[in-house]
Amino acid sequence: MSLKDLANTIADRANTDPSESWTAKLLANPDKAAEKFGEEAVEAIIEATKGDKTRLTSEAADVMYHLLVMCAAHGVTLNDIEAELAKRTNQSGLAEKASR
Ligand SMILES: N=c1c2ncn([C@@H]3O[C@H](COP(=O)(O)OP(=O)(O)OP(=O)(O)O)[C@@H](O)[C@H]3O)c2ncn1[C@@H]1O[C@H](COP(=O)(O)O)[C@@H](O)[C@H]1O
Repeated sequence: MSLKDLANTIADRANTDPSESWTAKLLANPDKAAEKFGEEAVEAIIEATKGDKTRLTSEAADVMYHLLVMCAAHGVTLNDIEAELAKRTNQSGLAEKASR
């Protein structure tokens, strides 16, 4: 599934009963969405340090899903994130850090 399709599914769940959807449950509780994102990020870090590619892939998917849900809970869309990334296209990370 593409991130675009996932983001669209997440947006659709805003109109779903929280008892029928994990996404709807998190969208109704932005602090819980943030907490879950943090948990999944830590789980991904642990798998990265262990060097297990399969487990890291699974945790990375959890992280991306929960990041999009957390952002959606605050009205930030995948389009917003892509626009921010686009602004950075012509600037290297090292050059940006040096300019601060
Ligand atoms: N990609 C996901 C996705 N990734 C993870 N999760 C759920 O996130 C929850 C994570 O909670 P837990 O902490 O209990 O899970 P965990 O981290 O594996 O728990 P531990 O094993 O670490 O204790 C689980 O219920 C997972 O099923 C997801 N739930 C939904 N989606 C996508 O969202 C769509 C809509 O889902 P619903 O909103 O549930 O209809 C789905 O079709 C998927 O495309």
